[in-house]
Amino acid sequence: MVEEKDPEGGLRLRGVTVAYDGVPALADASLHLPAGEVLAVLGPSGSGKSTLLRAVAGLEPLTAGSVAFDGADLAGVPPHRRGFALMFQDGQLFGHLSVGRNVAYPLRLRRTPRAATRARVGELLALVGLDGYADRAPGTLSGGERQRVALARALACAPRLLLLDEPLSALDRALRERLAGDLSGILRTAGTTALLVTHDVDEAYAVADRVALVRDGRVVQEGAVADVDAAPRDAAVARLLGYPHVVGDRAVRRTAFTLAAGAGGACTGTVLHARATSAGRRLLVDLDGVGPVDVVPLPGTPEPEPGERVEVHVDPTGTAPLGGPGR
Ligand SMILES: Nc1ncnc2c1ncn2[C@@H]1O[C@H](COP(=O)(O)OP(=O)(O)OP(=O)(O)O)[C@@H](O)[C@H]1O
Repeated sequence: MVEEKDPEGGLRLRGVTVAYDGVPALADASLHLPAGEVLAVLGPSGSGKSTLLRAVAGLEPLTAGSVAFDGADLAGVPPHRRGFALMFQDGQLFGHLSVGRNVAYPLRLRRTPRAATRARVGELLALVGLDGYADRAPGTLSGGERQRVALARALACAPRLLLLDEPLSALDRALRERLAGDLSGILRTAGTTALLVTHDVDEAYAVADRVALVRDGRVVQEGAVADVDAAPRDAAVARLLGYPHVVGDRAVRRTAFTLAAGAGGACTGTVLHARATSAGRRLLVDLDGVGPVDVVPLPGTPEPEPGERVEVHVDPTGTAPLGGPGR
């Protein structure tokens, strides 16, 4: 039998508005994060993602709406009484404390007995893959290691909700990709309900079960990652999800265009030039009615010259219909 989740369990925002000096940075935001799941809040810079997270944490007063957890309204509950933990882009470790003492810090604040603290710190360091690091000084760690320590510290008191604000954005791409996978595993193992703010779709997809898209202070689409990815609401949402192009009524990924062998391509265009990319050689083609797109050339055939008219095939697996439900 499939267990039914309490529909009011987890985090629920209803019509949340936050204004700075009378100007709303977040307007009428509603979303639901079921207990035990991870929700990515994805949006461009300045769209209101951090404001949303701060409103949930209780760090910004609401102009309108409500934030509730497990069905209980949090109005009037100060940040430190919400049972939430926060982690930022720069993990903000205490430089003068060892790794072990950083992780133990929230436990000591709660006067956890020494032996229990030691055991918990060992467990948390193992969880984040830093067994044996307890005596290291934060200054001797790599950026990725520091973020793991910050994560262990955030999880120390088993928060009922973990709020992550761009936790990986300070790291380089390769490390970010690896840590996103690790973060997903750690959150699943710990069974933590988490809200992750990010502007990176790959990070959102690697870590989260659900995604909420924020634009101009509004939650414009929300749902399970697979559902949202399969049907972005409009071209702007599609762009955030890694579909930079629109052909007809479909959003198209950068990688979906290939040169058609002979006639019969879905689109026509004019070759601008050929260029090397990290994914291999590409033709930049000015697609009629669409604009410049990267096209995979046909192996083993002469490359068309700039100015030549070509037919281009669109791989349907790299496309999605626009017009999905909002929220
Ligand atoms: N304390 C503040 N006072 C005034 N305006 C603010 C304040 N904090 C944020 N804003 C404004 O509110 C809007 C949303 O900011 P917010 O930080 O929530 O965006 P964001 O999506 O998290 O952006 P980024 O990805 O760049 O961090 C922006 O226009 C920002 O300038």
